[in-house]
Amino acid sequence: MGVLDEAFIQAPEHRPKTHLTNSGDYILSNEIPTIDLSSLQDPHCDKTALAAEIAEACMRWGFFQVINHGLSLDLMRRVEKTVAEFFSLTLEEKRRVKRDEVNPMGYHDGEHTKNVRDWKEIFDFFLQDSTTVPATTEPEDTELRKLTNPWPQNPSDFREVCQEYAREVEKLAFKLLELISISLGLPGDRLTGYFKDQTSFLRFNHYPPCPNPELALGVGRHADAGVITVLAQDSVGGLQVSRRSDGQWFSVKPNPDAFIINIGNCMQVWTNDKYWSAEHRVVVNSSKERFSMPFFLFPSHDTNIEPLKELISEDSPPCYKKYNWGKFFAARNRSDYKKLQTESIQIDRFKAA
Ligand SMILES: O=C(O)CCC(=O)C(=O)O
Ligand SMILES: [Fe+2]
Repeated sequence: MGVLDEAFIQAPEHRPKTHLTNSGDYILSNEIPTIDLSSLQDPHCDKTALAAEIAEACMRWGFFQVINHGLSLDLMRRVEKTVAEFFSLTLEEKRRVKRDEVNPMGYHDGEHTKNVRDWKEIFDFFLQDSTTVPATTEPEDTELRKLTNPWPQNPSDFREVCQEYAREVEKLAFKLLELISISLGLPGDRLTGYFKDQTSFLRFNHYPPCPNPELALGVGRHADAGVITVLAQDSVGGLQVSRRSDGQWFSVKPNPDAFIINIGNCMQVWTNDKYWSAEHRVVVNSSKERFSMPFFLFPSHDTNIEPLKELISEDSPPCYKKYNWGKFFAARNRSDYKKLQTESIQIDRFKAA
């Protein structure tokens, strides 16, 4: 990724106005709420106060950071180390575990968001090895496929450390799911049944320094498709979130010991637009590489996503039509893989008339 190829160049209206400078300065925002989860360590804690904070953050931003989340910081540093080692391998070696049109997991350096190439390379793996997904995007085709993760030989501890980390992030994701359910006035376990055969996956993002950070993005603007995302990042910064009230971009202050939680499209649909799945993007810079690790909590392939019955009424009719998660997932994977004719695949297409 030396010289900036045309494929990376964003349309003028999508170029970052406040990209990082060489000295690493950027506009910080403390507006995205930080929620302290330390009270969860007491098994008898009253979750309603935390749930109220979460409700406020999910309505206003669709984004918040959590601290004192219970994950070992030692484990986080170990996974960061092995991931950095993996990305420092030669391209030839990384491509031995490359993603293809059948299996979307593994290494990939050609991802597109809204048909513009992202300035990054990634490694993805499913939480469940193997994971069942539809074989094709055809709505009538019921054939399924079981996918397994391609693991690199090097670094030698990569698989073990990544899987240990994945199990811990998954636990945190389900604690947050419970708090979100409570925050909606629902039983804590209301949503867990949708994850029996979950299609969740973990992603490692590596954003190398970019010669023209004013023209490209590490990840173009998008909303995450799943239920929630649990993201760890290093101290470099670059994540920006679009504010629900006016669409303005805000930079998230990086904290390598915190997780950033954001609402995905499924949760926005389940809550009938009460909770917001915010667009976000990643700006790059010319001097520092950056790493981040999102965990995408995704339901089972056979889940039909529609507004939850408890949250609709005569005054609040459903804003979305039902759609099948597995088919949506398959279609999204194709659009990430290469340029398509259509701009992007978003939940807007399921908006009720
Ligand atoms: O790197 C980041 O901070 C965010 C990445 C992201 O939005 C994604 O991978 O969906
Ligand atoms: Fe994202």
